[in-house]
Amino acid sequence: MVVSNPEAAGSFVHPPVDVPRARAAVREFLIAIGEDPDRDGLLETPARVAKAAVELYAGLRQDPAEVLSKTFPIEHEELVIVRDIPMYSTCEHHLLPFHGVAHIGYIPAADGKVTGLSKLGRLVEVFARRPQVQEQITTQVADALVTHLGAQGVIVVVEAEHLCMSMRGVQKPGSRTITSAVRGQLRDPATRAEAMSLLLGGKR
Ligand SMILES: Nc1nc2c(ncn2[C@@H]2O[C@H](COP(=O)(O)OP(=O)(O)OP(=O)(O)O)[C@@H](O)[C@H]2O)c(=O)[nH]1
Ligand SMILES: [Zn+2]
Repeated sequence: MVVSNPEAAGSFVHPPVDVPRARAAVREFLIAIGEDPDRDGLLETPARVAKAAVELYAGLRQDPAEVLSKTFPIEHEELVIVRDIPMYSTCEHHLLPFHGVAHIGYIPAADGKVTGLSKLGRLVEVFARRPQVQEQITTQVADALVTHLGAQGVIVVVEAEHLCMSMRGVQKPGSRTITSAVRGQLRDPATRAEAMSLLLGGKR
């Protein structure tokens, strides 16, 4: 395992997916649930699942520092907000999806370093495309903006539905989990309240 930036949570870069091993594991799992992996419909399933895993867990092999490495010198020490960023992740407890939106606001560094807006979406992908819990995605996105962009303030809100709560277990479809992380200047109650109202923009 290569450790690219041990100080920032979630910056470990993992080895590639072992596709043959993943295929064998899926075949074994199908047998374990009482299926016949050799029936027509399932013949290609282990290969498909292994291929999907490369995509679904791609964030394990991405470095947030790299995503945020390109910046622009823009004189703007005020809040920048990108909201309603679609997010799909996988819960690390059941390996079932959870999905929703992320809203990100940050106050750029005093030296006026801002990132391209698309990079905020890419940052969400880096942390969402891993076996995860929602709280951790939220804090990792916030911490990455402080660590790698030098943001003076950060607010991240994630709203998601967890299929492990909808299609199994407690079976509460439609329930949404909301998590937030606030850093630096945005911890000030008045600034935070203003950011939160912009972030959620008349939603509630
Ligand atoms: N805090 C947190 N919990 C999550 C997340 N995703 C899933 N969970 C919860 O993880 C918990 C795992 O609970 P356990 O009691 O160990 O597992 P379980 O028996 O499958 O739990 P049930 O879902 O209640 O049937 C459940 O309460 C899930 O709702 C997440 O992102 N954050
Ligand atoms: Zn779960």
